[in-house]
Amino acid sequence: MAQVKIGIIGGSGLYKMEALTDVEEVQIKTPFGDPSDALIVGTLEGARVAFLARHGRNHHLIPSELPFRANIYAMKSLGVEYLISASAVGSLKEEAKPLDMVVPDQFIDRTKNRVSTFFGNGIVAHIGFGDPVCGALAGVLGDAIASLNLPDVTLHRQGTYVCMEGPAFSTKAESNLYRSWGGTVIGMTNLPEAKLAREAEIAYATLALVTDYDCWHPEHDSVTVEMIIGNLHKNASNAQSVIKETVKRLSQSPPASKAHKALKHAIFTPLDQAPAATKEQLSLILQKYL
Ligand SMILES: CSC[C@H]1O[C@H](OP(=O)(O)O)[C@H](O)[C@@H]1O
Ligand SMILES: Nc1ncnc2[nH]cnc12
Repeated sequence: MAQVKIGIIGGSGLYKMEALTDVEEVQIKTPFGDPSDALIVGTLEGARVAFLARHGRNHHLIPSELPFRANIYAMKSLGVEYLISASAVGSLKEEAKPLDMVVPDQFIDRTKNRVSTFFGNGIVAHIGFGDPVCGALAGVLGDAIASLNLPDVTLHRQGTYVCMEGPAFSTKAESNLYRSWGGTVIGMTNLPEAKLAREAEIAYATLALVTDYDCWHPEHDSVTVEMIIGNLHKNASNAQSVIKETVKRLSQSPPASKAHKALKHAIFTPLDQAPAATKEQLSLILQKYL
């Protein structure tokens, strides 16, 4: 199969990219198990892209069950260099209102049960994660959103995404704590993905689509799935337009990304002395360094 440079992971409400043509469904086996679903490879704005429904096309996986390593590995195996994540989030700030779009530049990790690294089993690497999203890709995404002038949507080009374990939503005390930490939005999925994408040297950025005010807001009811679903439909249609425009811009001028060299100074273990089985398991990710 021809290399696919752009990947899209669709979250809650975004289970399919409507505008894809010449579609192929690809079942990918990885050393880390099966991805959430088949990857859908198709053409969008003249570029081959790979789409994956994060929770499966029928939304059957809770955040703690997501096969994050298999998902990122599967994208890497197709040749993906830029990964756009679309995600539903709750807002932790008055100014980020439902239907708004946030392009986070920071994360806070509140997950407990996630495997967020490809390393271990004899190979140690510590990637830099001070800037957890690719600024170049986030810039293209932000410019694409701005260019569309979507009605009722304010773009926030920066923000901190708090990643909680779930699946229950936060308590008010937690929500207020995250606000006091400077959190902008809250979700349950993006931090492990961002870490693994960085380890796999894939540029990653998040299109965070606000569905609710979580539970802290005195004038809005606490978040419920019913409340989220109404906004998810509007957000999903906006997300389709944003992703299309982002892919167009990315394929016309793919930006340089520091993420593409993230492992250059990160691997501690001399690879010539590392266990063969682990080298084999990570060969796709380590190939430049072996
Ligand atoms: C359906 S509300 C909670 C659910 O939605 C978000 O998922 P995703 O990031 O895949 O859009 C959030 O993280 C929770 O998993
Ligand atoms: N309030 C919220 N908390 C966590 N994840 C969410 N996804 C959408 N809304 C959310």
